[in-house]
Amino acid sequence: MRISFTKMHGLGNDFVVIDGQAQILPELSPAAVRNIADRHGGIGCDQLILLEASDKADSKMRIFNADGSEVEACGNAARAVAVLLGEKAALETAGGVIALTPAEGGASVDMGTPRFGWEEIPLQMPMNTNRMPVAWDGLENPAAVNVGNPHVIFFVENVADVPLSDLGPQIEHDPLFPERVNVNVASVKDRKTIELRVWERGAGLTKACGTGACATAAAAIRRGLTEKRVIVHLPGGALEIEQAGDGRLTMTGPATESFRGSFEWDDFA
Ligand SMILES: N[C@@H](CCC[C@H](N)C(=O)O)C(=O)O
Repeated sequence: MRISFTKMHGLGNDFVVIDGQAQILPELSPAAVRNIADRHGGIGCDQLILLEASDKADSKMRIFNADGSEVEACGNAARAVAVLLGEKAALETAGGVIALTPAEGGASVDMGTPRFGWEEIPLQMPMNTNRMPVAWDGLENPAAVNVGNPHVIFFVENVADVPLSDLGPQIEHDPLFPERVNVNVASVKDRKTIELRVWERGAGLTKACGTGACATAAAAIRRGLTEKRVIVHLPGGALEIEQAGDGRLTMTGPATESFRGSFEWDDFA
């Protein structure tokens, strides 16, 4: 059985997007996702995105990390899906329904309202999520935010100095985070500008993370470090994040189709 896909990326965070409404697919096992996402022998991607029919919205986006885990939210993939759909749409995700508005070369996405309750992140125990009394090798007092998926954010002087490929996996798997966590290191450059690097849960270091940018902006605004409209610079490029008076976050940035292809299901199942 041949499966058609579209390879896309948002600021270098790349996806294999499979339209499950246009073709009949076998059930995707975690092993099949890992094989497809494998950069040596598979197609290669940070996340596999599966589009399905929705009874709540125009379409449903299921998100699988490269390690095979299915997760709730992906900001960059939401912009990629907006570009694919080509018109305003409501998109169901496991993290909630989000509104997509395609724009020249990308999209704006209403990412909903950030949640700060310790049990909403979730954390293993009650804690002040604005400044958590914890530390890992010099990284200390992070903030925690759920923007559909869980994030921890460390504000540091210089993001390039943080050994994120060592500390990221350690923090991602710390028992403090029962559902694991996306690990963000951020430096506030001025009241409108943040620099960010992200170790993604289930995918490792990526060139950009849309939900990471939203969570980091929400944490910076909550601490009074920035204005409510900020530009977040990631290794792959920049995103604009704006928080409205009702708390909702809008993310705006590019998304690009790389190529279309197909693969034999049995090669990866
Ligand atoms: N790349 C994403 C986030 C993908 C999911 C994340 N790794 C998780 O496990 O929650 C983005 O652009 O937001």
